[in-house]
Amino acid sequence: MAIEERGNPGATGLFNTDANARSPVVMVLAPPALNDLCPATVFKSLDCEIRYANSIAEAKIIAEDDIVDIALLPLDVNGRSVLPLIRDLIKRNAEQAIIVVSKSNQINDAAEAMRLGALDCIFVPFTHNRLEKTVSQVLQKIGGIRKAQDGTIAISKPRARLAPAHKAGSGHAAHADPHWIRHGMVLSDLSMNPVLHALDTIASSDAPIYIQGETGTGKELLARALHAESNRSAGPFVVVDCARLEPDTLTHQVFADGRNGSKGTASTADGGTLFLDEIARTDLRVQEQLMRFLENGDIAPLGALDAAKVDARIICASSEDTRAEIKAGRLREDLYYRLHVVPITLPALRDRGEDILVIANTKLVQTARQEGRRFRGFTPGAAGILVSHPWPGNIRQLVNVIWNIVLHHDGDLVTADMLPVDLLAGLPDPDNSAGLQATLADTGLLGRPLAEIERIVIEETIRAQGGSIPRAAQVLDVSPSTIYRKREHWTQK
Ligand SMILES: Nc1ncnc2c1ncn2[C@@H]1O[C@H](COP(=O)(O)OP(=O)(O)OP(=O)(O)O)[C@@H](O)[C@H]1O
Repeated sequence: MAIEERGNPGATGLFNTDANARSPVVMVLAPPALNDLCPATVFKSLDCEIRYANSIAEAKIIAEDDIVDIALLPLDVNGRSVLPLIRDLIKRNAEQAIIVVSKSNQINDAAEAMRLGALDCIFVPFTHNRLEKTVSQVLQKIGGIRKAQDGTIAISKPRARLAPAHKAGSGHAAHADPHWIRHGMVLSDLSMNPVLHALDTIASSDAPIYIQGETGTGKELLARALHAESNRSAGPFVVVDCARLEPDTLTHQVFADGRNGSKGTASTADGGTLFLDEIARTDLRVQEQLMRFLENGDIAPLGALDAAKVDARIICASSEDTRAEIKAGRLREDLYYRLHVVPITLPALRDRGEDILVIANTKLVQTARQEGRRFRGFTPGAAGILVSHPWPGNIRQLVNVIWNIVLHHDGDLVTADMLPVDLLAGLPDPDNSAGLQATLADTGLLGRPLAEIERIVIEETIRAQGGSIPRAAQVLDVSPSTIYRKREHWTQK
């Protein structure tokens, strides 16, 4: 039967504002595979009470008998889908927060769970630290929503929880974005928390923002989202691509030109946002004028007496290594510090963990709908290749790969052989058993004891992932602790 552990009541500060204070109750549906990942210590450190359920039936009983604030649920238990349980729990108590635990090949079910009303999703393998952060964020969300509902505090822009399907009426919920998609940006990985934070807290300020990230990481999309969430959203969003303009043209095009009376692009951003892309590639004269503009909104030509003023918020982006540009004298240090009031760094796609598959799946479904195709997900083989690819062109490259697949193929799932050759180079096709057999025969693995093959495959995968056990574990769809355990066992032999 369910095990119960008690936390330290009242210390979270979210549920303890009155005399009837109680600790939040977390129910974990933890069949053996999840037990190690979700130890009681994690929940105790958040001062939660914990109830473990060993089966779907037990989870139902706990939810009926007790007040459960958060339910942490894997997407299947012994091959049985947990989606009906999620539907039941939300029907019974729409206030209960649900966190689903998904494997990388369960993206479709995870998306369905979010559509039903789950509040968050965490992908295996995950660390205790990550679990703690996810639960703590969900506690904050529900604490904030409850306080706002009680009228004790107002939360400016609570992230919308999707209406549960049974309340959604005509099925609009199916088309609404889950809370981890904002303005078309998928932000489900923890590495994107600073971006969510920026959207929630600083979008409405007029402080300049400096976005740094490799090409294709979504700098312009983020700049547009910050504009859309600002008080200037009704005003213009003006883009100046500094890398594409000749330095001479740039000075005249962006700022007022004393020679022909033109006011320059900056003036068209009046009342809105001016987005200067690849700022580190601008001529030093432009940078000087930009400094002046940032200091007093002045866009007059240098030396002119009449100052024309423009009221625009500045967002800059750069894919360069900013420090190196300053060192090389191509970027004014004072300008950098002036712009660096709010720096945001967008991680490369290869460092965005589960986001790779979430973005891939979201784009696949969208593109397939646009092009009249049926695709709704990836086979585990294809998903494994997507996760381990280094993506030098980041999200832009991923978007193009998906578009290409959708244009050339159709079906329910994208298989590994539909992926472009550069993604497949050097890899056996895991969805094609004949091809795989031929490749295995070449390696000499066929006919060797399974335990030996397992060791070779694990060690080779770790090597291919640059020595990273967590990444190798993700590719192999096991938890890092499994790999650590096996390696320890091998060294003891
Ligand atoms: N978080 C995201 N979720 C989904 N799609 C994204 C996300 N970020 C970017 N994209 C998509 O990736 C592509 C590239 O985005 P964007 O142009 O904003 O990148 P960038 O960093 O400004 O590129 P560059 O440095 O080359 O100008 C676009 O198609 C955009 O819609």
